[in-house]
Amino acid sequence: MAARNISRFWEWGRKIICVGRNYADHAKELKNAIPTEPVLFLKPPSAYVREGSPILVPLYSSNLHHEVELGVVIGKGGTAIPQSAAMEHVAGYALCLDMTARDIQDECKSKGLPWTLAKAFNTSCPVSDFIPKDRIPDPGNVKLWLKVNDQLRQTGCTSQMIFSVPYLISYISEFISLEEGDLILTGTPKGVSAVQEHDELQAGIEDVVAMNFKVERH
Ligand SMILES: CC(=O)CC(=O)C(=O)O
Ligand SMILES: [Mg+2]
Repeated sequence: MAARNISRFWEWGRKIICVGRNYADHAKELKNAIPTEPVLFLKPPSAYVREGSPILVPLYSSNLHHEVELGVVIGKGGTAIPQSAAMEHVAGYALCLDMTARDIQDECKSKGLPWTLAKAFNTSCPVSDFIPKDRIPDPGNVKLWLKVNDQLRQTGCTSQMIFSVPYLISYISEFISLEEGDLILTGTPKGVSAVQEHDELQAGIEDVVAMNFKVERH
């Protein structure tokens, strides 16, 4: 059997672990409390979508939001990884969108229900090409941006994150063992907003990667 290539991690069927409210400015814009511990949720591998295929608005949502995020690709699995060793488990990075059906999320929040249908639907995780680890020497200083139809909506730097990449790897792996090919979405900065059918999303990491996606309805 041919060896699997980590640079196509989205084909491996591994888990996507998402961190929410990791930027104080975004927590504030949605009137959420600033967390004292990471807020975690999951997306299935069927959430992945790559450039060339559209982001699909779920039939049940009329308020689909973009969230641009740094993704961390795990290269070596582990459980209860100490912070001091966390970066040894990173193979590289990807630029990611955590597409969110905000109306459904609000409804789930008000009923105390899980966010699954708001966060984990097909095409809810657009990803860029794999970014090898050496292209991002410091994951704590990565500048992210996102435009909708050429209008800048989100900018942020991972230096604003409440919980750093090594802290998140250590924290998550205490409860959920990490495996090679897993992806961690590290949360979004402020500026999230609604997208409509036919919109064009452009997003990037300054000097490293850029990607484009079209929004369509089912
Ligand atoms: C409120 C959220 O949707 C949390 C989230 O995903 C984030 O990135 O923050
Ligand atoms: Mg998010």
